Amino acid sequence: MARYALLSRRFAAARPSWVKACLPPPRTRSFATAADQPQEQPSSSPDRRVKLVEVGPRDGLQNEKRPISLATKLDLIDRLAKTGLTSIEAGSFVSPKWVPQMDNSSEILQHLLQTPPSSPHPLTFSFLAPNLKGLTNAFTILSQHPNRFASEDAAPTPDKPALEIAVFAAATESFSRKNLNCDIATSLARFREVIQAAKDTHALRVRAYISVVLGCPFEGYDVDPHRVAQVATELLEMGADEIALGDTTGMGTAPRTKELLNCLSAAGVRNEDVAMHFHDTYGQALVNTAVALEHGIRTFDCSVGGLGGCPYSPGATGNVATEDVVYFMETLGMDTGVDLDAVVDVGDWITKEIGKENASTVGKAVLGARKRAEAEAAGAQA
Ligand SMILES: CC(C)(COP(=O)([O-])OP(=O)([O-])OC[C@H]1O[C@@H](n2cnc3c(N)ncnc32)[C@H](O)[C@@H]1OP(=O)([O-])[O-])[C@@H](O)C(=O)NCCC(=O)NCCSC(=O)C[C@@](C)(O)CC(=O)[O-]
Repeated sequence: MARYALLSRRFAAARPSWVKACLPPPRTRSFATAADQPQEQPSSSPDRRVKLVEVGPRDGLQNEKRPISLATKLDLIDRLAKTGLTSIEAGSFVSPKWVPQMDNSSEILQHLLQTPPSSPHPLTFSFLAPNLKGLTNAFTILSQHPNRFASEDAAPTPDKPALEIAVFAAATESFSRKNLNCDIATSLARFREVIQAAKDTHALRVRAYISVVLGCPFEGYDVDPHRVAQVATELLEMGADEIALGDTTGMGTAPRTKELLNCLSAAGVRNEDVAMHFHDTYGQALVNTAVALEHGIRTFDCSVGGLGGCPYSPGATGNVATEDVVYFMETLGMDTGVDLDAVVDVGDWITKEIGKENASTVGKAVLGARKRAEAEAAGAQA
């Protein structure tokens, strides 16, 4: 927390020269260079390592109108945990009147603590909590299983997952009111309480989303990157461990992604504390991912089968598909640790299970190639 103490005050003082301050950050080694010279860098090289946060079970499903059974949600998490994904957003402690699909998040958390999915890797599960009421609901389950999860200062193990709480702010007042029924200042005051309680009571890591950073369904394209940086620095000062920048509407473009990230760097926000959360509504998610990667960001959210869409962002479609991000990263020589074939299978299964079109281009291509190979093999045998 001390790392970001008073950053927002210094940042506010520097505001008049803000535009001039948006200089590109010092370049670290680019992903393109790393891909060109694979023999020089082992696959575990920190520069090539990318963390994917799978948000399918929460962001992917929250907007589905038909009820999805608890069994299907748990099955989805279980299958995802076997693909090499290590960080999974599993539910949301919000008001069931607002988001009914997330109503069984307590049962999900309970199940994950009692029977963690078998995985070769230690897992982290994340749950949204917009206020103390949501956090208290999560704590009720945690206090029943005090030794079943790893806190912030202990490494998770395969049978003791780490837990993370996520708060979610907005970069525009209109979106904040639609999503949280309050203005940004009020939401930040609530998040301060949530972050403090999450850390003080159970030493939990906290992720903080900022929605509509590259376009708002109510205020349009021109979201002020300076405002995003201000909200980000406030959340970091409160003790948030990571800022997830949400392109909720998918309106982000490559130049504006670059501008936004330059603004955050100039405000003193470190790349290692930033995650990108792209939606693919306008087909720009992978382009924007490349821009963020080039900037030095190494954490990206994605959703299997391209599931998703925010209930309070009319017209926004799914998150960028996990399959597409894994494939894209592999073509760049980056290391996600995720088995593409396995995640394609999960995307195929969950989209059929809930009766949605598979929105992953890569998923569909891999499934098509498999079918053709099977038909050729059958033809050769006949
Ligand atoms: C924040 C509130 C609760 C305020 O909602 P409110 O109506 O202003 O709150 P309230 O304090 O007046 O309470 C109203 C009722 O809700 C209950 N309540 C109050 N809080 C909770 C809670 N935590 N859990 C369960 N129940 C709760 C409370 O007890 C009361 O119940 P009643 O007395 O009427 O029976 C509401 O606006 C809400 O739940 N909003 C959630 C919206 C949401 O989940 N949006 C989607 C997630 S964000 C997202 O998807 C974007 C992201 C993160 O993916 C990134 C991106 O793409 O941008």
